[in-house]
Amino acid sequence: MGAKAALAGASGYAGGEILRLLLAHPEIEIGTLTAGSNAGRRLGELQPHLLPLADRVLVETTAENLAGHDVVFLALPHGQSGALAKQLGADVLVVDCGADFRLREGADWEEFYGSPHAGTWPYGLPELPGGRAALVGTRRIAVPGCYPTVSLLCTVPATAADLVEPDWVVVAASGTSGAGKAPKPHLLGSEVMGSASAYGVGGVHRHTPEIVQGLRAVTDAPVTVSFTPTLVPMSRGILATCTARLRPGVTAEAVRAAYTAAYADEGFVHLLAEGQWPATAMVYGANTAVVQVTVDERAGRVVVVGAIDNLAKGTAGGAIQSTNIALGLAEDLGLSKTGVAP
Ligand SMILES: NC(=O)C1=CN([C@@H]2O[C@H](COP(=O)(O)OP(=O)(O)OC[C@H]3O[C@@H](n4cnc5c(N)ncnc54)[C@H](OP(=O)(O)O)[C@@H]3O)[C@@H](O)[C@H]2O)C=CC1
Ligand SMILES: CC(=O)N[C@@H](CCC(=O)OP(=O)(O)O)C(=O)O
Repeated sequence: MGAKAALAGASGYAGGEILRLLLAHPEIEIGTLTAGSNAGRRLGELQPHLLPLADRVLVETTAENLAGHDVVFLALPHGQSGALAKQLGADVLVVDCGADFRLREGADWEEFYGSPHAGTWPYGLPELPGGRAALVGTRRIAVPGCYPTVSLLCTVPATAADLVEPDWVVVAASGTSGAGKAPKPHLLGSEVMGSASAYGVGGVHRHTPEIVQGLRAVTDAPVTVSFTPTLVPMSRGILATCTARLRPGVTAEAVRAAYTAAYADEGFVHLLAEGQWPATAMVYGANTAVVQVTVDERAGRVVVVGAIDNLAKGTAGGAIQSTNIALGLAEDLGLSKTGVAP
């Protein structure tokens, strides 16, 4: 084993998925596991699917308990990582699954999260232009949000190639695990089963500035994003539909060529064969994003659809992929490219 990792937030959904993936990782050993209200309990009571770790006891989330590891994964609610991260050594690789260090503009953070900005770390989406280079050797990684992961994978190629007006409409459906494990009335089975609902409508969802930030990095034109999340009755998965107006004279062939070029060498982003459309079931449990693109000639718009597993490529898988790059390991260690079906 090359590196030893601690995990803060081991009782949650993102933490549970990090542990599931680390159990199959040949170069990372699982060290201390921490929680909040569940500190003191056996992991087997909280994450019963993680049988090899069932007798591990969760400890309190403190910098002292997380010390002595090569890697520290933080899978805590927003706003909980900032102060803790500052107490961790500069030589330790700290990988934050929360939002605290994703945004470059302090004003964006304050507007959408309503607290002081903790700072900005390298963004853990290797498939973005320059994304991989930013992660090599880093000791701090901000793991992207689940919606921004799939939205940026869908929108960046056409934007970077200047094929569209960078004024995107993104509507994305998420399963309920995206909202975390803490009980909330709107996530009760009786509220969610048999119903799909919109929320965070009208440009107020906190992932809007994160998507805009990713697009601004690839174009000098002014960027706008109208993002609408929806909640659908499934546990995992996000299906994002992204559309933008084509620039005059741009052909469907040019659009497809841009996506083919962007992802031809990417192991975890798969441009589907023409005519085949993404479904969340294709990527259940896999660190893969599936993408399809076409041109709606009558509307003069490009339509890009992408699917990810929010807990895999959308959080834990993406975190481990970026960790592998930072540690100089093969990028795909511990990660699956194939989904579970049916
Ligand atoms: N779920 C998803 O699809 C995605 C999640 N993320 C991000 O990952 C992070 C974790 O999300 P998720 O796993 O879904 O959330 P959960 O609610 O499932 O888990 C939260 C974890 O944080 C712990 N915790 C909560 N409050 C405190 C505290 N005050 N001090 C110490 N520990 C605390 C909880 O411990 P306890 O159980 O003991 O209370 C639990 O282990 C969030 O920032 C989220 O935004 C990112 C992308 C996707
Ligand atoms: C369904 C659902 O509620 N999803 C969450 C997104 C969770 C996520 O991945 O993003 P963060 O890491 O930024 O929390 C939401 O809309 O707030």
